[in-house]
Amino acid sequence: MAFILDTIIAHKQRELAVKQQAFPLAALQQMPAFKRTCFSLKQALLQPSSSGIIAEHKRKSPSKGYFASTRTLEQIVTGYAQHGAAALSILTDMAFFGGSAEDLMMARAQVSIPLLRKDFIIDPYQVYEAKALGADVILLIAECLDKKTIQSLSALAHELGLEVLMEVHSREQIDKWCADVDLIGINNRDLRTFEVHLNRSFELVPCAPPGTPVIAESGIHDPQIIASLRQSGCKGFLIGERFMHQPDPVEAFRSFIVQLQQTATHA
Ligand SMILES: O=P(O)(O)OC[C@@H](O)[C@@H](O)c1c[nH]c2ccccc12
Repeated sequence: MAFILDTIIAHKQRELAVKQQAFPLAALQQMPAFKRTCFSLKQALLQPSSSGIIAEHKRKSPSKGYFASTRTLEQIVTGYAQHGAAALSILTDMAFFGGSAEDLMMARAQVSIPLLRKDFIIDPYQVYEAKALGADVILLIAECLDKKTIQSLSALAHELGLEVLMEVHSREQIDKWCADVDLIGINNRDLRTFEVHLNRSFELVPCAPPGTPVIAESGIHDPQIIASLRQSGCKGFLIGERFMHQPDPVEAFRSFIVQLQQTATHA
């Protein structure tokens, strides 16, 4: 059986071919958000007062199916921002995560904090699209890109004023790809097997170049773990399911933040 990541990328290539025909690059460049000045996620995470939490809007996942939330995207993103999220991650992949370009546009219309476009970016078209939809940061996943593509997609992102979050799974990938990225994401979930190992963030954060904020991604359920991750050097914490699998993700987020503050006070 093919690994899910390979299936996702093959599907993305087909989807892109259709999209580029239907909505050419010139049309993206005409969209109002294309000209906006982006917010900096790097700067946001380096603020000492930042919660560091990047709360993710995710409708479903390949391993868990649809999440049960009864709230609308607008309610969720507004609530997350109001209760102290440092930034938001918006899944735009439709086939495997149930998101859409509209999700990102709707989020942009609601909040004034950095937005990460969470998708499987393999082509320059998607970088232009991220800017046109109102994103501030794009995700590049080391696991599914080669060196030349990473370099050219990063250069284009920077030209458009976007930041790049480089997602890695190993020390080798940090050494190879992360010398001059804006942000490093350590995914605790193996995108090939879906296994989650929180240890990965603890192990890899010391390998990151100094000055580049590191974000621990996936499988974070306990506010206590954030204090330890922070102590080991992580500046950001990307959290999706912990909130999205609750009927009311905003209330789940709010009480998580309260617990986080209590943990910090007692530390
Ligand atoms: O829902 P979780 O376990 O809190 O994880 C969020 C986020 O890290 C995860 O959705 C993710 C990390 N990297 C990705 C790449 C593509 C799709 C999804 C992801």
